[in-house]
Amino acid sequence: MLLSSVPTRLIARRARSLSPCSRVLQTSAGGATCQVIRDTPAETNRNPLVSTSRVSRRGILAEESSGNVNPSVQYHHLAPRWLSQLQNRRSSWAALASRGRNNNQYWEESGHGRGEGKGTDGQASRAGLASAGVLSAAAVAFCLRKDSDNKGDALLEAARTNNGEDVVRLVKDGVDPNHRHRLGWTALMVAAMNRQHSVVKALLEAGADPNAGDHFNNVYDTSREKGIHSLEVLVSREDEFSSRLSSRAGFRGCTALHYATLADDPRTVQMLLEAGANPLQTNGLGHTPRVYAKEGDVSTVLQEWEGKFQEAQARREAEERRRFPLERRLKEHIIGQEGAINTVASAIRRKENGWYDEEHPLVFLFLGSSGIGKTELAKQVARYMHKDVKKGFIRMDMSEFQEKHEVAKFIGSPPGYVGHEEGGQLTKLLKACPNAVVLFDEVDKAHPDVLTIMLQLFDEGRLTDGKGKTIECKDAIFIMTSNVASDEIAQHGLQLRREAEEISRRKLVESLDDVQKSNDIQISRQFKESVIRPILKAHFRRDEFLGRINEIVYFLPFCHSELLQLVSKELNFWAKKAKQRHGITLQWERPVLDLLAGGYNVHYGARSIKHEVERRVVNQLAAAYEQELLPKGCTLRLSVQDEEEQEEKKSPPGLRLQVVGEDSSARTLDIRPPSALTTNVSARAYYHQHHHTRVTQVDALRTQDDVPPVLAVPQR
Ligand SMILES: Nc1ncnc2c1ncn2[C@@H]1O[C@H](COP(=O)(O)OP(=O)(O)OP(=O)(O)O)[C@@H](O)[C@H]1O
Repeated sequence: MLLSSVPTRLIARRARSLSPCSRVLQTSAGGATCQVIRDTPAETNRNPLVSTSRVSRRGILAEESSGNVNPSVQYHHLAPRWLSQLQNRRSSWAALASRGRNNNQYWEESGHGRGEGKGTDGQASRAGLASAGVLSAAAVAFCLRKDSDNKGDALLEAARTNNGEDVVRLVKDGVDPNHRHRLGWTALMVAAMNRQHSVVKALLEAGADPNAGDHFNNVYDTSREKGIHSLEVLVSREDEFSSRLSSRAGFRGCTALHYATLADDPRTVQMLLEAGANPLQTNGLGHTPRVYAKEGDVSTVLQEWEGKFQEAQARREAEERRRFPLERRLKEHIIGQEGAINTVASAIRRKENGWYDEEHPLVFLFLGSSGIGKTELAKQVARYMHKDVKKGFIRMDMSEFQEKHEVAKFIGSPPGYVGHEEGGQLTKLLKACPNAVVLFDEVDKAHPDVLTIMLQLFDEGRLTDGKGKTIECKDAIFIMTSNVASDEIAQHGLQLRREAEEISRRKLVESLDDVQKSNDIQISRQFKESVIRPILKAHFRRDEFLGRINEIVYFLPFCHSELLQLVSKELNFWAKKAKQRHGITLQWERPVLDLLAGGYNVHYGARSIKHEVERRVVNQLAAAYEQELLPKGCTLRLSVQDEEEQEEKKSPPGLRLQVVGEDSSARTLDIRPPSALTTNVSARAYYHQHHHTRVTQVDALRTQDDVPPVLAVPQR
């Protein structure tokens, strides 16, 4: 790298700052000892806008440059890992320097370039200066790591130096306007921070993304993440981004708009907003740009645009809801349960469109047997409302609040009681997200005192915690689940299905459409009032509690076509795993779905299907894999045994597992159940030719000692 291409200002700064060089320079050039500048260690300023970084940098650097100080004392405020990194870096610099000294190539080239003589006298007299020059040049070359051919970096440099023409030229040459510095920022952020208006304009016109977030966090984190010494990071951030920012504050996720606000530059702020910058976008700390605005123009402009943006966002969301209704979204994840999905979606639609009572939160009670999709529906509602934000879904297992004293665990203990400082489980989570979707699982198990608190919550839309603080949560959605009356609901559901099937059969001759509709069975009002309500009343013993529930949602047992979908979903899950983990392709035929659907148990719902697939398919796969019968990359086909096979085995219809070879030939794998492995002729695997014409015993007879441990049947 040519030294002449490096600005003198930078050379001077690097030579001054980079530790080994600065020490050599100081000692050889005059023997003067650097004065150690002691920084106040308790530098606690977290304000992103300046000022501590230079001081701390000076502190670190000056301490480094003090030659006669024990290194462990020198870097007393650096973590041991940084210390060792810095020492490694020192060794590299030393090696580089000695190479330079031995070959003197660097000096010769640069010296020659400047027309300096190489006479013996001159060499001798300049020995100290020469080594200093070599060292500073080597250090600059090593640390800057500038690649002049790198057009992306040239764009960043042009943005920093307000060279609009270069920016336009580089972008025309094909440089990505969103190119990032190796430490994470973009040219638009540099220009916004440094108030380079013409560059901001040029970059925005070239398509730079005003909503891109910075990957740089702070000097210390970035240095750790990238494995670069903190001094290098600090120098790069100050020289190539801005020296006005703190080295310790967090900048991850900051957009150009955050930086323009920090620079208090209304013109750039306006340009960015007009180009589509989102004033509501938060950085890694959850702050919008306005949080960093001083009172004045910038703050006013941001506030005004926030309002506009919120309106536009609401319009977009409404349009999105029209195009892709909630029912359809929920049906993508929930099989069947049309009635439940429609009830929940309608209530949420009322809320989203302003047709609701804003004084009270929305409260649902989900009823039905186990494993039928109650929790899954609650999760999907939370996902829809809060777009995968974790704190938007709160799940409370109410069986943990069965005792009177457990009320304290729920909302926190009053002052003077144990655990007062910890706060309550619900209140802590609600405080973090007052409009969350809150699931109270197995609500029937909760103590009556806990129900009283829930009643206050549903009725007033607010909750007072043990410390006396009130949390407003009128915008939250509360979903309670219970298995109370689940047998009655299941029996009624099955009865309705039988009736619907009967009607369908009669109508089949008339119209096929009616058969489809008959799946959409409805629980009658009379059943709800005369059967379910008395059971609920007997259980919860409070009319006002039941009265505060907006919708009681009924989950019904699955019909055959829904069971087939559940089996397919489960097989697809395992097929994906087989592919990812073992490179095995799993295929199946339609009769397999019917066979596995037979494992449905109305009391365990979808869980019984999961278990059936694990028992009949996954266990076989695991056993075959353990016995090394599944070559990597093979294709496995699942089918149902034919009558001949059933007769041969004297067993009800089972599954046949075939390995399909590369030549499309299929061989049947007959894997004995783990229990059969305990006989002395155990662990046999037979390969049948495709049509059972030939049987080859591939697994030698094993003795008892060879028997692998019995495979555990996975249970959920
Ligand atoms: N209708 C459904 N569609 C898709 N998957 C389902 C459905 N019902 C249940 N499942 C799956 O079965 C498992 C159990 O379901 P879920 O937790 O929703 O049951 P639940 O009705 O809340 O039962 P419990 O009362 O025992 O908590 C989940 O993995 C879920 O994905």
